[in-house]
Amino acid sequence: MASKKKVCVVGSGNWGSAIAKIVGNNVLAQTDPFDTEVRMWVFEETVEGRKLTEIINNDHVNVKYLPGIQLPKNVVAIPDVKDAAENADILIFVLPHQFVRGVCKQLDGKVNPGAIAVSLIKGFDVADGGGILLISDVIREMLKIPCAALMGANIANEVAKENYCEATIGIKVKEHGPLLKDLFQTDYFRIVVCDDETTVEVCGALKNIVAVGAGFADGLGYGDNTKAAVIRLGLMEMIKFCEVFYPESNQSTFLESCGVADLVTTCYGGRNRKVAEAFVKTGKSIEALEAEMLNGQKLQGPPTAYEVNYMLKNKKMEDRFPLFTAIHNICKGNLEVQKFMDCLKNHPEHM
Ligand SMILES: NC(=O)C1=CN([C@@H]2O[C@H](COP(=O)(O)OP(=O)(O)OC[C@H]3O[C@@H](n4cnc5c(N)ncnc54)[C@H](O)[C@@H]3O)[C@@H](O)[C@H]2O)C=CC1
Ligand SMILES: O=C(CO)COP(=O)(O)O
Repeated sequence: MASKKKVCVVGSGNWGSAIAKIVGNNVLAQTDPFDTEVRMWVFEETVEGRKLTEIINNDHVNVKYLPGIQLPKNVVAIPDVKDAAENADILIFVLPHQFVRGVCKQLDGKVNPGAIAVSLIKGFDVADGGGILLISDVIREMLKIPCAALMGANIANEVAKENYCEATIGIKVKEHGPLLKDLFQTDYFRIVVCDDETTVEVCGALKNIVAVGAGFADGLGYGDNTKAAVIRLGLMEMIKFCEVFYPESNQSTFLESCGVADLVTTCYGGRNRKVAEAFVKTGKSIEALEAEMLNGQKLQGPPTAYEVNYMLKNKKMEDRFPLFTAIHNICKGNLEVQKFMDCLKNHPEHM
């Protein structure tokens, strides 16, 4: 008999904990082919005098990043990422994208060579030579294992409460699709598998930039029509970005949960929107508000806007993506937020 598939969740923030709940319950319900223990790497910290790993393993709640949600008892918190990932067959990467390289470095040479990875991480990595890499590329290149992407309209707190939603798995190695679908799908978390992995991942990264723009519009006091315009213009730039930089991209992927649906939910209910609105209303920096409002959770929109701008600037293409460019410049304090409306009014889509 083939040995059971061991699963490791690399990350334990807001989404990491919500997905550990799903995966923990799913492996218990499918002991063929999955091992019943799910190891979850926890970046150790002390919360009210106790180690977070100890709290999770004794009380089965991640009190800091997903309070009020019971985790299955078979989800075991482990503070050393090498121990957590040892012998795993499926590695679920779910941590803020700025930490991926550091974590993969620790895992270099330590993962099972037959393992597969799936990235739930939204963002890019800046590459030498003025370009950007997908996060799945970083994982593939550093760990030398295949890597799929799971993205979708998935505000973690809502998923953790088991409110119905959808997600998209983009995967190049087709035969791994059914296994990953079995691992993630539940009756309230419905999965579509497609082979356009790149577009799935690019959508997940770019929509966080647009959500920052939606927050600016909210902070400036405009209503839902203006926000709909930000969403539409943002979507047009997302599509153009794929056409220019990922020409193999399939436009129908934008209609999956990873595309329009994630864009909409994040522009209404996400952390990027919330902090961007407060940025306008308080005049404080994004960094200060992130620390003040998110209790250790991390924003992905502003760093992703930087990463995209790094490439656009190098390729002298900033003016072809004026929304992405303005959002980056506002986050960095190089453009007054009031000028955001000029960007919308003069968008090349209307010329
Ligand atoms: N929260 C959400 O609703 C959703 C998040 N995502 C994506 O999932 C990814 C992970 O997000 P979350 O789980 O929400 O994380 P989070 O925003 O809750 O981030 C906090 C996590 O980062 C860890 N951390 C802090 N410093 C670190 C360091 N130096 N090295 C490594 N880890 C460190 C913390 O221990 C904690 O686990 C992101 O790319 C996000 O865009 C995707 C869908 C939904
Ligand atoms: O990616 C998300 C929902 O799918 C969460 O977005 P925020 O990071 O803006 O909360």
